[in-house]
Amino acid sequence: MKGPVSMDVVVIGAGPAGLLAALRAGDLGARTALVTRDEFGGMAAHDGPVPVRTLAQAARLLRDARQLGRYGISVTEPVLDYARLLTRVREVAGDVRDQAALREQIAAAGVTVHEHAGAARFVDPHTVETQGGLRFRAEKFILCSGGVSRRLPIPGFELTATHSDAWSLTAVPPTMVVVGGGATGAQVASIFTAFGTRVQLFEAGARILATEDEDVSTAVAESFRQAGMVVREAFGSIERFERTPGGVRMVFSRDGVRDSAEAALVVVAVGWTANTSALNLAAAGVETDARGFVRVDAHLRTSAPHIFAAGDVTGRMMLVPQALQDGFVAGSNTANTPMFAVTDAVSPIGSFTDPEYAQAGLTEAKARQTHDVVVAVVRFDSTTRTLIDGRTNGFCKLIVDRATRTILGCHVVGERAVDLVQTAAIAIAAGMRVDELARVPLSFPTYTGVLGRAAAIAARQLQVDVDRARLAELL
Ligand SMILES: Cc1cc2nc3c(=O)[nH]c(=O)nc-3n(C[C@H](O)[C@H](O)[C@H](O)COP(=O)(O)OP(=O)(O)OC[C@H]3O[C@@H](n4cnc5c(N)ncnc54)[C@H](O)[C@@H]3O)c2cc1C
Ligand SMILES: NC(=O)c1ccc[n+]([C@@H]2O[C@H](COP(=O)([O-])OP(=O)(O)OC[C@H]3O[C@@H](n4cnc5c(N)ncnc54)[C@H](O)[C@@H]3O)[C@@H](O)[C@H]2O)c1
Repeated sequence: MKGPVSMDVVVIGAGPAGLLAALRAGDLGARTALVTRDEFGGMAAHDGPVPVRTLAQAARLLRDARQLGRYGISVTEPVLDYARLLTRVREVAGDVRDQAALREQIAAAGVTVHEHAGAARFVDPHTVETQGGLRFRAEKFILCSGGVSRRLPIPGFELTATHSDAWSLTAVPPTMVVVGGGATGAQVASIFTAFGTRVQLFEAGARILATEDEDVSTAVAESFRQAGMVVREAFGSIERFERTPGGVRMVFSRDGVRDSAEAALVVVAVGWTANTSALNLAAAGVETDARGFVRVDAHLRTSAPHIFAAGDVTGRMMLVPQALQDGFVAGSNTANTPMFAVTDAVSPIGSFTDPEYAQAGLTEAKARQTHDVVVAVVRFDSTTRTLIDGRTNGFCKLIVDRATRTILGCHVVGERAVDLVQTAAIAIAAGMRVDELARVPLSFPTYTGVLGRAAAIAARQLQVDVDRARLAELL
């Protein structure tokens, strides 16, 4: 091990949070080192959204190819070559990495980047060393080590897989049990159903996608079932996993009744927990909360005043835009300037399942707890663009405060849901009234136009005279 390199700021982890944190600290003039176990980009680039969404794109292409006959185009039945798809996944991850403008900016800010450094761990509150033999002494640190898939203390758990194992499969498994109906589980289940796997999705709670609007959970579960997936909500609790000749059996029980499900592969996606096991946080005096995430205040300062944390490791909203924002805030706050606080800005969330789903703002149930609301719903089987594209499964729901006419929430299931919701998020962030949104002449025929139509319906319910509202409703 070499003697310690002296820095002002050391950032641990080069995912979105770490990249922004290092960039910001470097921009503010701190001698900054960015140290990461693996590659630049972190889980987001190599194991999360980028590769998973590439698989989702393949699933979408398969679906689109199967629809060609409806439009008079003859082709033979599409056949998936999974190995070639994985080559494409690696190609995309490489392209994203090569195009990453942040790498140049970080270099220009004078940050030294140590990739493949091995896991970093604290030796004392101001010193870290990495498995690769690097040693740093610094005034300040920013922890950006992300998260890991939560494990279940259940016999036979070692027989199960996580979404990451998709990258080492050589072929699409014939059958799959997915445990956990959150964002990750739903995405894995949806993608492999499209690839031809017979999938059973097991959710312990009353409904899949529990943080979405209830109508969204219902619609997505129904579409999954129509696609041939078995969706079991409130299925009970798992007793054990055991090996079978063809794969793995999951034994579970509900109300004292034992049952089991078998598959070639069992994928567990029951949540995300902080990746701190290698860091030796005790040596630095950094505390974690009851869920194991690094405890931070509004300035992203940990219990050790010279150490900050950003991104998934803090267990707040675990998404790329939030990780980037956290990184900016933590990087800024390492400088001795007035401290930035993290804010709860409106955060559009969505996923590339089939059908897609997305949300911005409050769910209907949450909005009703504190507001008198008007709700407008436009079904995708009643709008022009969705009819043209043959994408009639889904809806757009807009929730509006009756007194102020401001938009409280937007929930969408169906084609381009994730993109559609971005416009709603902008309207919510801008504090727009629903009649103002209804007056914007959105292009025709478009998916975002469906939002305009929902706004028009809500405006009419509020008895606001909006000419354009009437026009939009005609389409
Ligand atoms: C399957 C899946 C799909 C997702 N899809 C989306 C999506 O569509 N949109 C979205 O916004 N978000 C999505 N997310 C969430 C998103 O990926 C995370 O919120 C984001 O990556 C968090 O960024 P981060 O910088 O905090 O951590 P990460 O991206 O996890 O990066 C952490 C880095 O720290 C390194 N590290 C860990 N420990 C150490 C150590 N001891 N020493 C040195 N380095 C260390 C790791 O190797 C890694 O490089 C998805 C997540 C998953 C699992
Ligand atoms: N936007 C996206 O496309 C996307 C995709 C994947 C992940 N993510 C992010 O990553 C984070 C983690 O996602 P996730 O899906 O891993 O976790 P999650 O916490 O969102 O969902 C876990 C699900 O597993 C269920 N569960 C818990 N214990 C169970 C058990 N013993 N048996 C069966 N079900 C059980 C929970 O009720 C929940 O529905 C999310 O908060 C999200 O922000 C985002």
